[in-house]
Amino acid sequence: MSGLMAGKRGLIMGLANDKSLAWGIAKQLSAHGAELAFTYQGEALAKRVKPLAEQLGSDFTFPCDVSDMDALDEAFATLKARWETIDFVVHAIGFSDKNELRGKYVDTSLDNFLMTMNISAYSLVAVANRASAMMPPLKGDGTGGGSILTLTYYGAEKVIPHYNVMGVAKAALETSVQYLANDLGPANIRVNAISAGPIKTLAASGIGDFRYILKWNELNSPLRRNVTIEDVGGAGLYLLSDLSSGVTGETHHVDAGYHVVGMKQEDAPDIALD
Ligand SMILES: NC(=O)c1ccc[n+]([C@@H]2O[C@H](COP(=O)([O-])OP(=O)(O)OC[C@H]3O[C@@H](n4cnc5c(N)ncnc54)[C@H](O)[C@@H]3O)[C@@H](O)[C@H]2O)c1
Repeated sequence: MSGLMAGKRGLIMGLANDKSLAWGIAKQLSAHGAELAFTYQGEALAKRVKPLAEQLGSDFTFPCDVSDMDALDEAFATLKARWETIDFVVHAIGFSDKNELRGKYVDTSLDNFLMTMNISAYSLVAVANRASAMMPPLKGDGTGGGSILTLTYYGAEKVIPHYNVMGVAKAALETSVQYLANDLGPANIRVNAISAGPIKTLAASGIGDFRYILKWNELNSPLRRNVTIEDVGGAGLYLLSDLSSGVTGETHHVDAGYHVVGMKQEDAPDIALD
């Protein structure tokens, strides 16, 4: 493997298990020489996250619930106590009440709308605010700055059955990427999103008829397959490394090309909900 990320340190937020998109990205970063810290949402996840971090040579794990601003401050204080600076952050976090990830968007409750927007969209702003303060200042020779990456989904752009309020939150997240990129650009801090195709993870299992979405994408995407966390990891490595030094404010699709297709493929069979 290359030393593309050698000498770079960063924080991975949103690792739940070895199916997580964050795991696909973390593996690639580590293989290319990055040093990683990990947050986990609560103590229940610590027992899954710590052994995974160890596999990548990291003993630097600590809790962070992004809906709690004090917890976020504490997490970044923990990070800063050990590392003076960081070069990148991965924000792979989203949440909504699964009772509202089925049925109709028109039935969304105010409480769940606000919670979903808070955890799935605002948290990127809160993370970018604290992470950017820890990134090295831009120097005359062009060094300094950093890279921030979040994860989004096509349901922000087009209606996907059952994605509902999560689609609205992802639209806010993608627009936040643009505003954050503009605010932080003068400090050479880049902010980008990967719009990943559907992948079976813990979070995805909350979405109604997710198996149908998976099957539809497999049959109708240009590559005629679903993407893997390794596909997402490769794109994450690019966006977090200097290979993408001129790229910011971008939502980059890693979806086997699904977003360019306008209708069912001729060779795709009719499929039924099961
Ligand atoms: N799986 C897919 O099909 C898919 C597709 C496109 C985008 N995404 C996005 O990828 C990101 C990662 O999800 P995933 O699919 O890997 O599932 P996952 O369940 O492995 O990860 C979701 C993570 O969000 C964390 N989280 C939720 N609420 C939190 C809170 N209040 N504080 C801190 N952390 C919190 C969970 O602990 C978990 O680690 C999400 O933003 C998701 O919307 C997923």
